[in-house]
Amino acid sequence: MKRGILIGIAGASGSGKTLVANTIIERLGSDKVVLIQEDSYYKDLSDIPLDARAGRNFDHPDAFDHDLLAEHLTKLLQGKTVAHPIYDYKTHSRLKETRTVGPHTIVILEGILVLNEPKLRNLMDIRVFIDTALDICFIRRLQRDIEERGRSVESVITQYENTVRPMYFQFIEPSKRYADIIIPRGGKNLVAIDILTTKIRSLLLQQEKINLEA
Ligand SMILES: Nc1ncnc2c1ncn2[C@@H]1O[C@H](COP(=O)(O)OP(=O)(O)O)[C@@H](O)[C@H]1O
Ligand SMILES: O=c1ccn([C@@H]2O[C@H](COP(=O)(O)O)[C@@H](O)[C@H]2O)c(=O)[nH]1
Repeated sequence: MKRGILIGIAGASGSGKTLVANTIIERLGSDKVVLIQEDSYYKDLSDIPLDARAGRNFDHPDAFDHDLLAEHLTKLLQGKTVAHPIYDYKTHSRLKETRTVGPHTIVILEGILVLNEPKLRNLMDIRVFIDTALDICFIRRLQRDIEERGRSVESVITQYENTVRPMYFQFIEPSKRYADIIIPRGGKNLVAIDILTTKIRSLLLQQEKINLEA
């Protein structure tokens, strides 16, 4: 039986998905809410030489282990515990250790391709797309990847031209059609974040009541 609610948040890299998700979680202020990131479910590339890994296409659906992600989401929504993988962007591989994630009433899933993938989309109760201009996304990504993901300016630009931008137009942007809510400008659209938080809070109370009565 389904005991949880799944909110999916998609959008370009750097559009503000993580910021929107974390702002909602902060405002809800409840330990019944957990964030799951599609990025944690990148396939492990440790069997490939390190210098060859960086040139891979990380923006194609095949780069992700969506089967494992769908399995973990299904378990979490049924009130079960999962061993959530931990991904390292610097080595493009999974760490040996995992994070134990227990049941939560609200699961927020964020990632570039979560609306593109039917087996994820079909599990969602609310589908959100963050619609931020691509040039703004690129500037944010450039800053973040240099500061947090150990990249150079040249590597960010090359990756953007070769895979990030083309895959955005092939897979991410078309998935906007599946969204229930489209949030323009991203992370600091506080009106949209407030509306979504209010809706999620009401779903949380409703689902908690159902779970108590079950
Ligand atoms: N509206 C915004 N204004 C300013 N900075 C933002 C805004 N939205 C996101 N950011 C910043 O841009 C970077 C990328 O945002 P993030 O939420 O990580 O994007 P995503 O998860 O979609 O890749 C982060 O450093 C974040 O703090
Ligand atoms: O090893 C990796 C894995 C992923 N990426 C890039 O990350 C973004 C998705 O993460 P966001 O937090 O949504 O930005 C994706 O566009 C990949 O290109 C990577 O560079 N290396």
